[in-house]
Amino acid sequence: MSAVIEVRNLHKRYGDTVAVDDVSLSIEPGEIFGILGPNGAGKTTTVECVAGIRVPDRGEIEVLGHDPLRDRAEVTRALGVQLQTGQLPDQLRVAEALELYSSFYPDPADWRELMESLGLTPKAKARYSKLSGGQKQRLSIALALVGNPRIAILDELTTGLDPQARRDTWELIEGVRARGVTIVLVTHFMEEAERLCDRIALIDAGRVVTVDTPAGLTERAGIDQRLRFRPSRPFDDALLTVLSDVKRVEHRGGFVVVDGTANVVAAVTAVLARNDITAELLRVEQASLEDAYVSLLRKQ
Ligand SMILES: Nc1ncnc2c1ncn2[C@@H]1O[C@H](COP(=O)(O)OP(=O)(O)OP(=O)(O)O)[C@@H](O)[C@H]1O
Repeated sequence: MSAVIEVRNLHKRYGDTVAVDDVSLSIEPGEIFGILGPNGAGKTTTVECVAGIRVPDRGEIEVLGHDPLRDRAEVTRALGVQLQTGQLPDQLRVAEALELYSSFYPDPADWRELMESLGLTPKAKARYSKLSGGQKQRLSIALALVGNPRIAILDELTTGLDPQARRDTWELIEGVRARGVTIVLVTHFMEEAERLCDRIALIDAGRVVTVDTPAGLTERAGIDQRLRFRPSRPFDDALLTVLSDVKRVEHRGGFVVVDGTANVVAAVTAVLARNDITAELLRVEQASLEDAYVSLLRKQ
């Protein structure tokens, strides 16, 4: 099936700042597509261009075959957007906001149900200005979904939410995906990306570093295994860094952390044994998406 969002060679600058410096993305129907990258990488600018909120300097964008600027009505109908800067009038109450937004769409979701699933029912009558940061965040998620969109763009979905609310929101998003909605998720939380995303675009300095599945990114980073232990005596890192199976050696609070290939455990323990060093509290870990993220950006 063809892509629901197609971005080709997108460029956007603000004055002297190049925010997006040639981004191309192809997002498939029904997937949760993550956008990860450091602060200022151009993630929000990219999704704002997709939503038709920003005007690109160059490049092409198609949302379900429509141009977000030229075909505003079609794109607005298909797209639910939760953006970082989403602000509502202070006096507006939670239920009023949801009812109002739902009236903008031909086939809206049940806003009361949405309010309930985001834990906002006790705050139905509260004014926007009186909500906590996390409650405002939940309302912005509800508003992004109230139009029953075919595509939802969620920028920093769970920033500011407590751990329970974060998990509840993930479940809600999985339910939305199960209905066939395509989701674009800008996030800084690796656990969130790992759990929710089918594919992830890693963006740095306005460019796409790579696009892959979470497992694929970990593989690309080439960190197959991580080994952590407390050495029985100090030793020179060179003992390990010369090994072809070792990619990196770090010291963390009395522990040595070694990243390497699938064979790293055998290689390291053999060298330590030859040098009469005992690896105390030895633990072998799989590399996480966070490790892959750091490693891939470092390679850049
Ligand atoms: N309205 C604006 N005016 C001027 N510069 C801007 C504006 N919006 C963003 N920028 C700059 O463009 C660059 C990209 O910003 P953007 O918000 O797209 O990054 P981001 O990847 O979403 O960052 P973060 O993770 O911090 O939210 C940054 O250097 C930012 O300072």
